[in-house]
Amino acid sequence: MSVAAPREAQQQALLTALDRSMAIIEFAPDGQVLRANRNYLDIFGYSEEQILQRSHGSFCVESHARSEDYRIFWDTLLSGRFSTGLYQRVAADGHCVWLEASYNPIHDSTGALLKIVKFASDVTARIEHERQQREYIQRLALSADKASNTLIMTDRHGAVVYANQALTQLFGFQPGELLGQPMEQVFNLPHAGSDVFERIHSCLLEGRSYHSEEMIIGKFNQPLWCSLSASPVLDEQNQLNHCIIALTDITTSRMREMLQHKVLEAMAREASLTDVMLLICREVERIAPEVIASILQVDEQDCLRPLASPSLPESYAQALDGLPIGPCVGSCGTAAFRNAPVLVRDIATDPLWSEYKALALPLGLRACWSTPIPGGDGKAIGTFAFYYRESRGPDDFHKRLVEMSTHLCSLALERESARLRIRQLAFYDSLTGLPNRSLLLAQAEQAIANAKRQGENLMVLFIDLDRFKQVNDSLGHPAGDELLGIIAQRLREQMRGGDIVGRLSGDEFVVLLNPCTTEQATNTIERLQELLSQPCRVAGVTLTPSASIGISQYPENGHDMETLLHRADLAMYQAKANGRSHFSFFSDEMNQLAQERLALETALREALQQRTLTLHYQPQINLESGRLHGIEALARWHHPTFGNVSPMRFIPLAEECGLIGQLGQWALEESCRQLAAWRRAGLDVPAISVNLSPTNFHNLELTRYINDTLSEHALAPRDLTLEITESVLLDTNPSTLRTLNEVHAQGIGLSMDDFGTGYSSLGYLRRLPLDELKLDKIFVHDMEHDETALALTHAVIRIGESLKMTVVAEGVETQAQRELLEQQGYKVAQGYLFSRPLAPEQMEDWLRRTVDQNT
Ligand SMILES: Nc1nc2c(ncn2[C@@H]2O[C@H](COP(=O)(O)O[C@H]3[C@@H](O)[C@H](n4cnc5c(=O)[nH]c(N)nc54)O[C@@H]3COP(=O)(O)O)[C@@H](O)[C@H]2O)c(=O)[nH]1
Repeated sequence: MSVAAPREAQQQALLTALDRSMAIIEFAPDGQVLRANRNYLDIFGYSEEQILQRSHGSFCVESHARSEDYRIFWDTLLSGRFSTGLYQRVAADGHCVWLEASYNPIHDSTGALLKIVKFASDVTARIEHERQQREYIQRLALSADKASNTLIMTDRHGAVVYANQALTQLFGFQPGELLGQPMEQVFNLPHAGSDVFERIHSCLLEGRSYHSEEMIIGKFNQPLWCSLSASPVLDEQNQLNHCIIALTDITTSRMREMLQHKVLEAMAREASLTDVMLLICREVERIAPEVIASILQVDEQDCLRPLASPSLPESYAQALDGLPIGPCVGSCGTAAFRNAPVLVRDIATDPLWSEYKALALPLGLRACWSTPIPGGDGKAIGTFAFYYRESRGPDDFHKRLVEMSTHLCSLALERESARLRIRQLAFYDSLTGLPNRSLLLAQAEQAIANAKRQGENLMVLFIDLDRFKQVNDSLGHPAGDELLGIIAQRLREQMRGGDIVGRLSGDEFVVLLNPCTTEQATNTIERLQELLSQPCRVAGVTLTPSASIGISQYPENGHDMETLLHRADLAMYQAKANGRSHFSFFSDEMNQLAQERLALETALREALQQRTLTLHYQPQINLESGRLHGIEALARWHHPTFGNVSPMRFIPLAEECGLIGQLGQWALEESCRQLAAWRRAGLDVPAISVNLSPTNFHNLELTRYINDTLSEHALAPRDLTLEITESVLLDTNPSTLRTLNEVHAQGIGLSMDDFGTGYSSLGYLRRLPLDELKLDKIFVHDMEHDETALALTHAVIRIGESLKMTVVAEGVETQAQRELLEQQGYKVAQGYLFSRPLAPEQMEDWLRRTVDQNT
């Protein structure tokens, strides 16, 4: 069409174009159809003739055509006003047709209404589609509203068409409030970047789902961590139609992830309490930047002790340190006191803060919400506080954060106190509270390292209480414990700054004098011994304790604590050997002796295991008849390296290293076996004497063991005599007397060896079930030249006679001694005069010779 075309031609062309693209129908003012174009006829399924007979109302839904609305609608048109909109009409076959249409009244030049021309587009398909979508959404809503998951649906442009109840509740919206809103206006995703919605949209347009975890700020600015999953709903043409977004609240798990994992991990790698608490505060402030976190501990005196508040100045924590909790001590002191959370919205005016607001306000702190941290017994062991810069209280998010944080704080504080308890148990002696061996060694090693750097001397004192065992045995173990407590306290009192004191075990204490010269050590030790030997009341009895002290010196005697301790121990033995309340410095000779002793101990152990000890036998002679009274078995040890080791040496050694029980049993077994063998060989041996140590009588099984041994060798109890020494009287073990009585009751002889040398009181002779006394050889040795010795030997035989005991004179070496003894009335004697102790075969020869002589 040329620009210059006449106006009528242009109009005609426009009408033709409209005619082609739109459905057009014309109505007379009374509604009668005047004309309809092809499009209209096609939409409604009428022929031209059919449609010309119809009126406007016949295209309408019948009820509508008869309605007031319809009348008004038509009257509006008749009044010349134009109408446009979405209209529902009925086609020839009765199906519903939706038209987007405009009704245009046409007037003539006089203004009279000529006709009404309607231009329409068939939107039935679209309306139907929209209806279906609505139905779909309604169906979805029916189930989605019941779902606990939060769901929201948008149209293809991102406007909300549906949000379920869970979603509106979670984010604080009213039902329906979100409909039609663009997503980006509904939700604020502060950490996601400004283009997040574009990214979601373009993903959906490509038909893909979008997943992420986002912090979403709800209607009331409350932050929530959500797992966001947006899925596209496509139409038949695979075009984006809707989008369904599922949001899952993962705030708790995310907090756990951010906070709990990190904190537990720190605890697992043994981070200090302060570091753990700092970590909690820092993480909490990272998660909720609007808060300032602070953790205080409540100590055993119910005072506040700052643990962590990384965003507050050090001076703030210092000002709170040591503040007693109470009913009006800010938020934290009050929360700990009440054992309940305390919220102060306005620090400036709240009476709880009246005394402390001057600390907080200059720092811009306006509000403070403090929650008690519960201990295992429910009591507050600390407080966890949020400070705010504005007057406010916690939101739901903060509450969750605090719940998790206080739990973690509890865990950390409990772990710390468990750690301290374990440390106490592991490193401190529970009876005295002194460091135990482990801690003592560790502290001492540190002191040695320092002394090395400084070029200083140290002294290690090994302190052993004298006769402590007797306190335990006579007054009972609680009394012994009490005495140890007193000694520990006295040692503590005596210590200077760098000194270390600890308890090794039993009645053994160690003091490390740090630093210390030999002269200082001597003074200190003398003072210490004086202090330790002060009388004290224990279990209602006044005791005068004393201690033997061995000393070793750093660096002369060793460069590590184990060596120094060992050497101080050796020196202590030396001190003990010198008598009660002595001290002794370690020397190289001592070390030499100790080495030898250790080697000997090992060899003795082996000898007992391999049964390489032997017994020699010495006859006891009846002086009247010259016949054999009995035989004493004496242990002998020949070692390939050490040669012949005297029983005077290896018997005490066996005592010290706990081998005496084994040795005693072996001697019993072997002597019974030998006696039986001699008897089987026709040799008349009336009885055998075996030496036992007091310790052997601690064994409650001893009587049974002896009986079994005797039975095994077909011997009678009277065939055996057990020789004990007077030291048995010093043995306070309750089993000793009991076993002695049992043995005696069996008919086994008991002989008191070395009589006259030891215990001063003879009263015990009545108490002990003795059959025999053995006059010690020292008296026999001296009786020829020493009147006193002679008087004593005389006295001993009288005692024996009066108590109806056999008295055996030991160590008779000369005929003169024998005669003197006989004159005094001694009936039995033993000594080199008759025979030295002999090996079994030699003893056998001796026995045979003697029998021959006597027959
Ligand atoms: N618990 C055990 N103690 C035992 C055992 N075997 C021995 N011993 C005790 O060891 C001490 C030393 O014994 P030993 O060196 O054997 O000395 C004995 C005799 O050899 C010695 N003796 C004997 N006659 C004379 C003598 O005329 N002159 C002299 N100078 N010495 C002599 O005397 C010791 C006798 O011992 P005892 O009668 O027991 O006193 C010693 O105390 C033994 O008891 C054992 O197996 N277990």
